[in-house]
Amino acid sequence: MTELIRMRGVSRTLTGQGEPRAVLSGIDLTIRGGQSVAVVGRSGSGKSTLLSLLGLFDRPDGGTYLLRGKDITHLPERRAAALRSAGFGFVFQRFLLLNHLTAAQNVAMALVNGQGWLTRRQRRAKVLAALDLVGVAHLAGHRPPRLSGGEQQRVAIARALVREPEVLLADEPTGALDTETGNLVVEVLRGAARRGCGLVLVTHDREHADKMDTVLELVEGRLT
Ligand SMILES: Nc1ncnc2c1ncn2[C@@H]1O[C@H](COP(=O)(O)OP(=O)(O)OP(=O)(O)O)[C@@H](O)[C@H]1O
Repeated sequence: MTELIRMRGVSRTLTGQGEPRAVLSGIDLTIRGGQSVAVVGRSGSGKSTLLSLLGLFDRPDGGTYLLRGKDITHLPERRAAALRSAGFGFVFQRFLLLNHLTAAQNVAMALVNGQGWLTRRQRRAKVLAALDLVGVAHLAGHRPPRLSGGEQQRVAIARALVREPEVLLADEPTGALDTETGNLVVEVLRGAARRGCGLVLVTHDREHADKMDTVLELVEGRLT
């Protein structure tokens, strides 16, 4: 499997109102295409901070971050934004769908920026294919308020997958769902990894974590 992500010795210190705090230190992480990785850890252990670094929403203070062998540790924001939308898909606990748009229109929103060369027909085909991958193509014309939580999250995953990202980053995607629906969503995410995505799943749910290829635990900012 191709190596997608390699972090070595990554650290991040955050300064809020109080003293600077070393939130992450000595993070070594390798993720390959098709590999699913769960990140677990107590509240405050640094999971979201790690996802922010992986998704280029934030930069490390120390160490290196390579994507496909290219050093992106200190990428300027303009290039980071381009890479974020081309290479990464994001799924959050809150589905963040627009209620006045249909499921298909919500997914199509992800194709608006940077993919302007697509014809309407191509765009439609991509949207339906993404909805189909997560098993909700039949709901393409429905607006989010008419969908269940699990269906909404699957639309949100379709939105993350429609650009065919190399890496899918999911932050507590089952946090707002009941167990059965959560299991379904985890299966959908695993499916994305099986098709070649690198998947990072941050979760509090040990059962969901154990379904991934690799489980990493963050303890006080260090991976074990
Ligand atoms: N700007 C900041 N300045 C100082 N400390 C911060 C700042 N932002 C976050 N922190 C601290 O960094 C630690 C890690 O936060 P992070 O959100 O990454 O944890 P987490 O493992 O995702 O937690 P949770 O499971 O509750 O979401 C927490 O103790 C948090 O209070």
